[in-house]
Amino acid sequence: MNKVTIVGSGNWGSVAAKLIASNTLKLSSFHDEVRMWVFEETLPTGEKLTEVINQTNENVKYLPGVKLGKNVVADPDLESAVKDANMLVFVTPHQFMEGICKRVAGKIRTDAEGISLVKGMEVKKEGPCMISTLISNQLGINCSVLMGANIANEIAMEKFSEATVGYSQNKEAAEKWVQLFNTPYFNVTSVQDVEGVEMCGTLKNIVAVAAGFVDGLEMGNNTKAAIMRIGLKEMIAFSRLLFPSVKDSTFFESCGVADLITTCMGGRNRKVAEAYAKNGGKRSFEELEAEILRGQKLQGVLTAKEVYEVLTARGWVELFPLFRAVYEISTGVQPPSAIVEFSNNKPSSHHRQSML
Ligand SMILES: NC(=O)c1ccc[n+]([C@@H]2O[C@H](COP(=O)([O-])OP(=O)(O)OC[C@H]3O[C@@H](n4cnc5c(N)ncnc54)[C@H](O)[C@@H]3O)[C@@H](O)[C@H]2O)c1
Ligand SMILES: O=P(O)(O)OC[C@H](O)CO
Repeated sequence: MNKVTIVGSGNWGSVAAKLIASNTLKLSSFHDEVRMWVFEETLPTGEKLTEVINQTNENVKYLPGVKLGKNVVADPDLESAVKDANMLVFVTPHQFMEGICKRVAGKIRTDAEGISLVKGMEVKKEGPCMISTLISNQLGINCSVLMGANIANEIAMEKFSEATVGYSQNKEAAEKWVQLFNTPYFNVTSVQDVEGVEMCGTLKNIVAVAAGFVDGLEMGNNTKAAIMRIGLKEMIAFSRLLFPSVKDSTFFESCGVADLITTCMGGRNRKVAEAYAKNGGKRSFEELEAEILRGQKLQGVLTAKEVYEVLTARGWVELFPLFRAVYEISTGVQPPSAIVEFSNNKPSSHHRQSML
């Protein structure tokens, strides 16, 4: 019998819990109970978040007003939450994943399988490391990914959307993940391209920040569409340079162009970047993130920095003018208006064509 634990309980983590909990009740090969590790915090009322989730069946801080399912059990103890599960779902902001893996290593079942819903990457001395690779390497388990056009609050309201599971070898495990997540309003398919799927989910956050700058400067729909088109080309080029095996078709799945569109229209990265541009870059992203998202985390600004480190280390900066502009604007080196002034840095069309 399969036992599921969710590592993470933010906005998307809570919606993932709701999706999964509705399915474990229906599928006889899964234990009904879904354990959810919660990074414990004290609410303004003085109560612990975990206790409130278990009493009300609601994550009052990160997904207020939505019942998770009575079979979701919030657990503030990471080691106890993971120890009995053979299916581990990782869904925290990417900057916390390395620390979590260190705490969990050696404390999980040897037959466990993982899936990462985390959009982001780590950059180490040896080079970039995708979060699914971090999980696989540190925990010694197979790890698939699930990415897609998935603004969590909309899925919580059971509005139809799609998602893509990416796997490398183990199709059987991927199908089990599809079964666990798929619902009538959440349509999941799988593709054998774990790197392509994860790169899409990671890199779209940089383009979402660019789209937010465009919105903040009130530049209009044509400019935003141009930024999305250029961003998609850079996403494809960067993914291929890092992982030549990435498939073209992956960019046409939910994890690719669909996620890029939704995130540039309605995501949190877009929203905070819009506020940054409206304030002329005078208020920091940290300050705006705390004020606007109230505990939820941005991934795009950090990812722009991480990708920029890779670009400089490999001598690729000139090939990615949009990624560079997002990094330079978000670190205050350039004003927000530089988001459409990067054409001088563009490589020649000949060079660019050979890359793309
Ligand atoms: N929210 C969405 O719409 C959405 C959709 C798809 C994918 N994602 C991705 O899912 C991942 C998780 O995002 P989310 O929306 O669930 O989270 P979130 O941004 O809503 O919440 C932040 C979470 O981080 C936790 N946290 C804070 N400090 C921590 C620490 N030191 N260690 C561990 N955890 C800590 C908080 O308790 C909270 O659960 C991200 O990579 C995000 O890009 C989000
Ligand atoms: O709100 P964002 O910008 O973190 O994006 C949310 C999801 O990744 C969209 O699929």
